[in-house]
Amino acid sequence: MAKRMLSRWGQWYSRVFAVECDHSTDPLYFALSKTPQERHYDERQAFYEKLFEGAKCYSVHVCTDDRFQRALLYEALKNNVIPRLPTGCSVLDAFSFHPDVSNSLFRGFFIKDATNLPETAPILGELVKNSGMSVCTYVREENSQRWWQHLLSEAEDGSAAATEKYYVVPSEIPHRHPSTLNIMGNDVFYNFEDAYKVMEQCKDIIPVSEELLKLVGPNLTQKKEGRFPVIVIEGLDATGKTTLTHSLTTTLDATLLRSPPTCLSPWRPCFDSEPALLRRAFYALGNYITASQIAAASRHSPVIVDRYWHSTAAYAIATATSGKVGNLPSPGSEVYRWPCDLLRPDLVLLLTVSPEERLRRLSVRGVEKTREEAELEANHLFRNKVEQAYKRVEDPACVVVDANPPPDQVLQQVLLLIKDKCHL
Ligand SMILES: Nc1ncnc2c1ncn2[C@@H]1O[C@H](COP(=O)(O)OP(=O)(O)OP(=O)(O)O)[C@@H](O)[C@H]1O
Ligand SMILES: Nc1ccn([C@H]2C[C@H](O)[C@@H](COP(=O)(O)O)O2)c(=O)n1
Repeated sequence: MAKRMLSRWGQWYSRVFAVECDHSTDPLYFALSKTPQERHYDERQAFYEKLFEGAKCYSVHVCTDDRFQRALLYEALKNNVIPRLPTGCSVLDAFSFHPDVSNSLFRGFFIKDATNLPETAPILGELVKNSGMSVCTYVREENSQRWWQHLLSEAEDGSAAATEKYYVVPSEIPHRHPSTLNIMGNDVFYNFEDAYKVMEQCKDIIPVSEELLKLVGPNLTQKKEGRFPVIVIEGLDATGKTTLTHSLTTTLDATLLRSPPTCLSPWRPCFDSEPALLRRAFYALGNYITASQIAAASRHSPVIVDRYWHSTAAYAIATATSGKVGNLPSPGSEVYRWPCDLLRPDLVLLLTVSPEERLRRLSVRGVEKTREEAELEANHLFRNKVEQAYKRVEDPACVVVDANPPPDQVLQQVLLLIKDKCHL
């Protein structure tokens, strides 16, 4: 059995685990050891108390190297299994990973059952039948202050049994927050082909992906052809993008485009309710369609674009990163790079407004919101993360514009910037 585990998930015991207790502090990190550790006794006891005391504890992680299966299994775990747990259970986000190693993250949950209800173990025990999930229980060693992680497997009679056990030992905070380890290729795609591959895998579960694939074709990449400048307007919702892009289009006698392009509008609600991998692939492909429209339009007039790559990257990176703004990948990280085959604009302007002004504008407007926009309104932390991520995207980086003043003043400010940077 031990052999099977090793081939399934790499060396399980060399992984580090993190449990996110609340979103303003660092997670609790622990490693596994085959031998008891006698050092740092006091530190260990304090750690065990925080993590295990007063509850029967379990963890479940989605452990498969196939990103598509991983996305579907995680969504199924979150939406179909976790809600069935008894109400006495508290469920925390959990990660299993190799410290600072890209693409080593398995996401999951840490479950604390304060009342040790009989329903919890069978609901979680069922999951051992799924080869893409790992289920663990946490048990205090008899007559000692140490704790074990028991890794469960399916026994011959179909029940869940502990086949491997390791001592739990506190571990150091890694350099990179574990939630950011899989961003490249799972939340953000850096070339057309990668996003296209995900859409191809979706065909069986989302029939409209087939139509989308026909629309984009297998090699939709485009270089800028025209001599006219391409100016992208970015920003959180209600920062004034629509207002500004319309007035700029009129003033500069430009062509107005948007990402995702209007031809994708009918499919957007469908992808907005899918797991992040599929949703992000949809928006990534949308940028390539917009790029081909930009390439054609920039031969005849200046082009103004309402959202483009910066939005796709910033929302994806901010959503993937859990906890504090400080958990975002550091400035200069490869996650902020521009895709190698996506048409680059001449200028990207990021509209920023104060939280109070943005909320005032949202309440005046009162239109339907996507899931993420609703989250933005409720969640200042998330909004800050999106804005920080916008500012870190490189080559081209965005120029920040104070969009608090009235529309005509914002327009004048932006026209000066365009004159300066694009010689228009
Ligand atoms: N500079 C401004 N001063 C005051 N109100 C503004 C300004 N710009 C836009 N508004 C108003 O704020 C609201 C949101 O503006 P707008 O629709 O242009 O934002 P947006 O960034 O395109 O939003 P979304 O991305 O959600 O579509 C509208 O009611 C608009 O009239
Ligand atoms: N190029 C784009 C445009 C939009 N998105 C995502 C990010 C948000 O979830 C949402 C906001 O768009 P809006 O409703 O303001 O049109 O769409 C993206 O990922 N990439």
